[in-house]
Amino acid sequence: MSQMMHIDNIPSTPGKFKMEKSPYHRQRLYSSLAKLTFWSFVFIGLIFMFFFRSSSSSSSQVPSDLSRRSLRTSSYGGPVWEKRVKASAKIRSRNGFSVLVTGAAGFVGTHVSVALKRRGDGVLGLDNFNDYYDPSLKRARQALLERTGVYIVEGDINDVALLKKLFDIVGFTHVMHLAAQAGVRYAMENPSSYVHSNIAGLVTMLEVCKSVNPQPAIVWASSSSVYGLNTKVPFSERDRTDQPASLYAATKKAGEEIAHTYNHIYGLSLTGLRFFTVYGPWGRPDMAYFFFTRDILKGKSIPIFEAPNHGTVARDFTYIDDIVKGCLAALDTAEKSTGSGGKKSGPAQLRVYNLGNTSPVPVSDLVSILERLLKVKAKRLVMKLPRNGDVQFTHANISLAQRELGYKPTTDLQTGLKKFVRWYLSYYGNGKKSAQ
Ligand SMILES: O=C(O)[C@H]1O[C@H](OP(=O)(O)OP(=O)(O)OC[C@H]2O[C@@H](n3ccc(=O)[nH]c3=O)[C@H](O)[C@@H]2O)[C@H](O)[C@@H](O)[C@@H]1O
Repeated sequence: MSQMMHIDNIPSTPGKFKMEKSPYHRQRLYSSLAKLTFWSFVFIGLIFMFFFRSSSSSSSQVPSDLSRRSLRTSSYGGPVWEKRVKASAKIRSRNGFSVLVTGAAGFVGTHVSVALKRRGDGVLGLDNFNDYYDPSLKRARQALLERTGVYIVEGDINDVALLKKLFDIVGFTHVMHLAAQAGVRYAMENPSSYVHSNIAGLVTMLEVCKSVNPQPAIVWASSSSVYGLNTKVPFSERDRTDQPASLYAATKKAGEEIAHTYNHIYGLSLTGLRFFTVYGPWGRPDMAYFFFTRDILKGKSIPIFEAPNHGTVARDFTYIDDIVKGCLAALDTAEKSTGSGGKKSGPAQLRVYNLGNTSPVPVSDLVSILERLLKVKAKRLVMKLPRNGDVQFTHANISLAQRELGYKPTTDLQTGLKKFVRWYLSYYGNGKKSAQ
């Protein structure tokens, strides 16, 4: 072999290599051919296995590297299941919508689903019930939705076959896409979960939406975090959003660019909503107001971040009911998508709105309000804002949403937290059962 590889034996023109025909060489040739055939089979076999595995996993399974955030594979189908899907998505009011709400067992998803259902729209939920935070809270929200007549299909937004099946059964007029990997700080612990849900999942959803007929209009959750290191306040939709401070923010910003592409090529009507630190009853236990409440009640110390030189860290906390009104207004004003069969027939609507409260509150004030409402003094542990994605402040300019959606937040932090605390105490009991 080494002889054959000698520089003199390399043909000048490929394919014109003349072999010697001695018996010795013939024998070597046969054994080489046998080896080549054997290894070719092994190689082809490996390729086949790879494709088989990746094609079966792309439709219904999820990557195994999503540590700490276990996902179930979905099981669906059958006439009983289809009947439930249809019943849930059935429109009950004149000119009502049929809306697929992804992330329906999530905080915003639950509230939006209830509001849509109550006004007579058909609503079908989709959620993968991952364990990023206590799944029993998601199950409790699911039970609440069931009582309202909303069925949640258990599955992942990356499951193309499931999404197609849902669109086969129901001609959704709208998709409220809220399924995402949320949380700013967790992005350093589990970056791939953000790529999986906020990038791959969004693309999968848009791929399916662009190919169904008629295409739905899509409203989806972006984030105030896209403003990143922007220092111009209040944040306006026209401000730069190219300096994200966390991978989470980067995936949401990427989502906005992806939305532009699908709008441009396929005529999908797309509206991104930049939510500003949404809080309220049935909220997310990974958010500060929620775990501060839990830890104040437990007598545990709470870390309060401050910026360099004792600078204030503040958020434009926005109450859930105001956000729900913004979401419904976005759906109501969404124009139809213009494409069919994967081609657009004209320009389609592409929008981005800030949904904030317009009044940033320092985190230390948030804690003072909680202390008053809980009647417990917090053990404050003031510490430097860690460099793990948090920005120092957020502040929304909402004039665009006000003008075009009629969006007008009406709940201040004090009032909203009062409602949250009332819910928290009734849900977890006063310290007896507590959030994880
Ligand atoms: O508005 C948004 O776009 C984002 O709002 C929240 O992100 P964040 O504002 O960071 O909300 P929290 O994690 O609840 O933090 C609220 C405030 O408390 C501060 N904080 C947080 C944690 C902590 O231990 N101590 C502390 O002082 C944070 O720096 C921040 O100023 C959500 O978690 C994101 O999913 C959402 O996209």
